[in-house]
Amino acid sequence: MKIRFPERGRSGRSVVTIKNLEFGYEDELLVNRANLSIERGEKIAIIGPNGCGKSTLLKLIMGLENPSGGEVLLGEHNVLPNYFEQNQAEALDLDKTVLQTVEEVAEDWRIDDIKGLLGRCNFKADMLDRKVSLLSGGEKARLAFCKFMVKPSTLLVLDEPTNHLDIPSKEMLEEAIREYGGAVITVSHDRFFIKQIVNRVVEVKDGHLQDYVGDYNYFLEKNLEAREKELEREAELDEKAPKVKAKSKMSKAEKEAQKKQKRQAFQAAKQKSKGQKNAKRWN
Ligand SMILES: Nc1ncnc2c1ncn2[C@@H]1O[C@H](COP(=O)(O)OP(=O)(O)OP(=O)(O)O)[C@@H](O)[C@H]1O
Repeated sequence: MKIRFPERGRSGRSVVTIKNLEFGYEDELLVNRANLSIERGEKIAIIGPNGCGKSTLLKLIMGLENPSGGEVLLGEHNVLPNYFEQNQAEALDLDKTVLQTVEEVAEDWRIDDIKGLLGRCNFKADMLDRKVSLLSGGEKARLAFCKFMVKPSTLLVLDEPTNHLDIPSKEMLEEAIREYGGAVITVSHDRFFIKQIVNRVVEVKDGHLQDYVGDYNYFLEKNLEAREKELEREAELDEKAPKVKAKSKMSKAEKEAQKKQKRQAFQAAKQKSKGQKNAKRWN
């Protein structure tokens, strides 16, 4: 059974327009005269360091925070957002059962398909009539995710959707997003997830929105700092990964030499990219 996000027709081409947007909590300016236009079919990752304002930007798009300057406009024709908040599970009605929770949002779903979706998310038949109040934290998170999956929309706004999901559910989400014809805006720390689904990356940096019209690899190609961090992350993961003796026949010296080679290759790429940048500057 293939799970798809139900689409309610097609939105117009223009989905979200952000114009000279300004917003901050207390003294801290999180968004500083930011501009961005999002069109139907675009799948965008919003990335940036912790606390830079990614979730806040989603709230501004959803009209849950009011800008102190500028504006966020949803397109005029048939833009129907479906928003997955980080604390979605906390908003579930504790008195409903598992099945009722999903059923009440799913407009065009047959009951067997709803049960199929719940089954894919690990809710066995004997859990369908269980009250939400009796579910564990993880179960509530998965149920909130199912509720989100069935709601009709033409725009998905996702805040860390893969948190608490197991691998099969993540794969189901990735596939459903790939098949979705509307626009998708997601905040996620899950690099693998982002790599699978996005065709545009927007980096929140010092309150501005830096736009990369390409997938995550394109973003890494263009952004030296991000590429450097990615290499560091990969190196850290390599270090943490359990060492399999039979495979690791390299001596310590050989490993050091390999690391040095990687560093040199990276420095060479950095120089090349600087050269290209400067060449552009002189043109
Ligand atoms: N309701 C609020 N009142 C005051 N400050 C807030 C509020 N919500 C968020 N903040 C602060 O605003 C900043 C940006 O928060 P936000 O959640 O948008 O960041 P983020 O980029 O999504 O972070 P993370 O990657 O850690 O989830 C943080 O410093 C946060 O503490």
